Amino acid sequence: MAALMSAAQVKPSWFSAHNLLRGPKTGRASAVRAERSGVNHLTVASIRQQKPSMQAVYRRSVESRDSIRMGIPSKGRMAEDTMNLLDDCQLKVRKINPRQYAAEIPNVPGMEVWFQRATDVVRKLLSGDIDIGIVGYDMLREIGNEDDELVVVHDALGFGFCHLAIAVPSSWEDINSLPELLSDKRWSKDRPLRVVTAYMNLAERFFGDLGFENVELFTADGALEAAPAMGAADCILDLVSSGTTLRENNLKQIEGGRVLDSQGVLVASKTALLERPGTLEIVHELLERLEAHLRAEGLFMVTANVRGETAEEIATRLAANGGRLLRGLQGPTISPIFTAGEDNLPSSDGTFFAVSIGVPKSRIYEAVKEIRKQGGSGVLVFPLTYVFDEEPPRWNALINHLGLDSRDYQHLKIGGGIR
Ligand SMILES: Nc1ncnc2c1ncn2[C@@H]1O[C@H](COP(=O)(O)OP(=O)(O)OP(=O)(O)O)[C@@H](O)[C@H]1O
Ligand SMILES: O=P(O)(O)OC[C@H]1O[C@H](OP(=O)(O)OP(=O)(O)O)[C@H](O)[C@@H]1O
Ligand SMILES: [Mg+2]
Repeated sequence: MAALMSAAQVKPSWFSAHNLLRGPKTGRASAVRAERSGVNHLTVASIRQQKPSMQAVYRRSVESRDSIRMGIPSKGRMAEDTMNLLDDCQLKVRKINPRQYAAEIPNVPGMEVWFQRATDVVRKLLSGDIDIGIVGYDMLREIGNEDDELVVVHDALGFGFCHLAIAVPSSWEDINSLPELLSDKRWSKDRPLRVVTAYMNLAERFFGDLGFENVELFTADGALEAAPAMGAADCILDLVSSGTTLRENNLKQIEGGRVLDSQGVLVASKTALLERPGTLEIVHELLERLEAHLRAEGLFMVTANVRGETAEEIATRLAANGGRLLRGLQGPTISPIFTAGEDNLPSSDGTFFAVSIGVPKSRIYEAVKEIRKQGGSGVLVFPLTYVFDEEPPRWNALINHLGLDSRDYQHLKIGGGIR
């Protein structure tokens, strides 16, 4: 306790301390217990160290409202990308008033959209105030803290890429890996490694899993990168994307110090999925649109006229020379080209065929060159809006996770619900 008190006292007010040596679980539990019993003798540090996920979350009964609610980030870097993604899926959010927190998606009747801070999206999923949410995976893991009420429906929405990593001063030339950091002789019970982070739950798990005890965690709300230079911490655990902020603050990442990879995810409340009529159906539609859009986003549609003897002969030739690249989704679509004959009626002389293939955007020029080599001409390249395939694998995974079978979903209609 003495270590905790002194650490908290010497730090600026935006720090709070959490020493793993004390046994974090005991500390937190006693703080929560004390709060419930109305005992008010806790130190500032121990009150601050309570994490939202540990605070009593009042879960509302699912019967208390009819509408389905989705929470999306109201501000910060996830907000615009979320709106753009929904837009791209023809799920434009209509805000009646820019200052209002509630909105709707006209294409999804029966669902309200609520603008929330990223942390609150997770908290409100846990409390039952919203049913579906879009948030960074980092936030989901930190605030959700592995609560099985939170079900990840789509784990790769393709924006908000970043990772949570340990960063140490660049001047520490001998420390370039996690083992080197942890085995440094400087750290002891009396002088633990001081790590500042906004991700206390994830930090606790990370160091706990490593069995590393000579560590003291501090939390702060922003500008963590300044803490080592100020002497307030030895290293930081924070989000990294381009790495610019670290570089500009003379910090570096170390091998093995990458704690979590993150991007935007679609999450739903398990209770809502199973009990709130219509939720599963809406999630299915969102998932289908997202999957179809995200698949299409990586592809161009290519059509070309290719000379050949038969459709089969062209297919064999393309497969032999273009391999996977010219195979398309399931295989190329090849059809005869009909031109106007002498009698002005369409006829095929069997020499030209139209080939249509979905090609990864990154390899488009390679594909065009190969098609040309195979006698292709008139190569047209189109953007793709959606690729709807069979039931998305993520849907099947969700149904399995919920312990349902596909028939349960077939019978689900808004207003029906799963019983
Ligand atoms: N540098 C970054 N690059 C890419 N994605 C990031 C980056 N920083 C954060 N994110 C992602 O965006 C989410 C929201 O972060 P953002 O900084 O926009 O808001 P916030 O930190 O929650 O709010 P604020 O900092 O304004 O209080 C994070 O949870 C993470 O998933
Ligand atoms: O690797 P980079 O591309 O430089 O990005 C990393 C920075 O981005 C985030 O901060 P943010 O800009 O969200 O500011 P905040 O600390 O106020 O949230 C994060 O906390 C880092 O400081
Ligand atoms: Mg931020």
